[in-house]
Amino acid sequence: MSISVLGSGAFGTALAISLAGNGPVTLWSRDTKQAQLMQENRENAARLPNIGLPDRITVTSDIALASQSDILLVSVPMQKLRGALRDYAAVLAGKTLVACCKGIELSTGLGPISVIRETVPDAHPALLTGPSFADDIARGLPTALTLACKDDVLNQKLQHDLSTANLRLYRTTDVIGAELGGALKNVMAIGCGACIGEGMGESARAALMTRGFAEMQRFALMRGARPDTLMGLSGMGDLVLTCSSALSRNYRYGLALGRQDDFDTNTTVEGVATAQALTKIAAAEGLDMPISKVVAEISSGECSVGEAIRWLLNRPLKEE
Ligand SMILES: NC(=O)C1=CN([C@@H]2O[C@H](COP(=O)(O)OP(=O)(O)OC[C@H]3O[C@@H](n4cnc5c(N)ncnc54)[C@H](O)[C@@H]3O)[C@@H](O)[C@H]2O)C=CC1
Ligand SMILES: O=C(CO)COP(=O)(O)O
Repeated sequence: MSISVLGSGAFGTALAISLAGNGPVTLWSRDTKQAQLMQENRENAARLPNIGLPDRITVTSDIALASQSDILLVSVPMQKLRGALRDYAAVLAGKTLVACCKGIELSTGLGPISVIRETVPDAHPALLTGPSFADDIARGLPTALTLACKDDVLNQKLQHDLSTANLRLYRTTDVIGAELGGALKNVMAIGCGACIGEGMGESARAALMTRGFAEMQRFALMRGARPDTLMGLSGMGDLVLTCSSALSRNYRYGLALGRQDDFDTNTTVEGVATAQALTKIAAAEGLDMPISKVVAEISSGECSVGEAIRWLLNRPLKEE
């Protein structure tokens, strides 16, 4: 069984490092120069600095070589997934493709598994998601993640092949729940960052996380997820991590909005597009998603963080 990771950002590189503990791994970058530098310097200086690449990792920009592996982990941002798969659909046909991204595609409202099904119809899709910072995984710190696949036989094999000494995978066949837990927690993390950045305090953050989780469940159940999936690593677990740590880019983006600070636009912040996608879908379905709505509005500049908080507080009182 051979493994490649397609996408050499922070998460793809971290996964490759962890998986290299089991055997050889091919790490593919679309950027030839970056691939050469990483292969020579044994470091991803751009996205994961100061962490060495084990000898068992081969970095390449040759997709024909990378796609020869049995299992391909696809670790690109959600809004880039369709384009990346479409570009290489011919060599990805029939492969096991494990999406490692968190989000909802803005143009279609779909999650990663559906995007794989549309772009590479005869691939075997799965999803790796849950609470983990790339830096923690790359440093070999203990992490537990969710592996989701409709086909439980394939999922059991993947669970075995992708678990490492420090990466413990739990499996589920509820791909919708797993996708949505990872996608929606990023939206709530932006909200929590904004709340802290604006100086609203820890109690307000706890309220946002809890009411945010209620929104996550409402949306996921509407889409057919199982409620227990949201209580697991890909829902509650990732919500707790991302809403409470400045290691999260979504949280830091929210902090910057609350403090009215600049933010590096080259940073991957999945929650921005996902908040817009959610708001669009919720409006069409008549679903009440107030926190997602204000996160979409503060991200697009339609309203300030202060206005958003006042609007949330002044909504009609209701049962919990
Ligand atoms: N960084 C983290 O701690 C974690 C990230 N994730 C998820 O992993 C996904 C990727 O995030 P990161 O690696 O952190 O982002 P990143 O910004 O560090 O890297 C993204 C990578 O995708 C590549 N890329 C973009 N468009 C591409 C295309 N069309 N074809 C090929 N490659 C393309 C970029 O060149 C870059 O190397 C996101 O959905 C994120 O939510 C999940 C768990 C942890
Ligand atoms: O998904 C993550 C943690 O599980 C990483 O979060 P950020 O994308 O906000 O950095």
